Amino acid sequence: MSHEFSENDWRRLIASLGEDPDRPGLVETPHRVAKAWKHWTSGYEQNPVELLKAFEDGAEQYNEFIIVRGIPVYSHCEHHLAPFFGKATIGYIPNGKIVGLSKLTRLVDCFAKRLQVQERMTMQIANALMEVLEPKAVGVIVKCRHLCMESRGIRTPGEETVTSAMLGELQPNLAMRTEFLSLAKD
Ligand SMILES: Nc1nc2c(ncn2[C@@H]2O[C@H](COP(=O)(O)OP(=O)(O)OP(=O)(O)O)[C@@H](O)[C@H]2O)c(=O)[nH]1
Ligand SMILES: [Zn+2]
Repeated sequence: MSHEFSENDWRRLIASLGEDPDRPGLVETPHRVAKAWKHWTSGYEQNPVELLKAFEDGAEQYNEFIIVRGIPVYSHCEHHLAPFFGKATIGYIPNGKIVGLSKLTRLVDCFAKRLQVQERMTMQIANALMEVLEPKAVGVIVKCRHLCMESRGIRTPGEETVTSAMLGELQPNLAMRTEFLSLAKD
């Protein structure tokens, strides 16, 4: 199924705003916007399980947190199609299987490039890691600014929404949670 908006759909949208879609500045806009939305929703075409490509850890068996901080998040909220953006931190304690570090960033992007709510995106990232790596623990923290809240509606510029998912041993183990939160701190 194609979920690509055609150029004509965007042309109609521009006209419905009272604009002239044929004026020079707007003539190429439907084409550009169709291309941009294809990019912003490209996550639907990615399979998180395939992109993670786990491999066996060597004989040394790393047994502590692997944490990547500052992973960029660019998504759109499913309520208003408005951007929300910020950073994610991912940490996991492996159980024999690890992934290339760049794959964590790719995983975030795969779920961010869909219509989302921040809570679901956070859980999807954590669940995918649990499923593929079967690690001892997974922690995900996402901090985002939502333009639907900042530029309209409640209008709260600069407000940050923080969500987290703690799976595996992170759930019952308070000491492990404290360690993760301290390593995750910017
Ligand atoms: N839980 C959650 N809510 C979100 C997210 N992004 C946007 N929202 C909220 O989605 C809600 C939609 O509320 P509605 O009352 O249906 O729509 P609305 O009249 O445009 O709401 P206002 O934004 O309050 O003007 C708003 O409260 C938004 O702040 C998100 O990622 N997670
Ligand atoms: Zn919104």
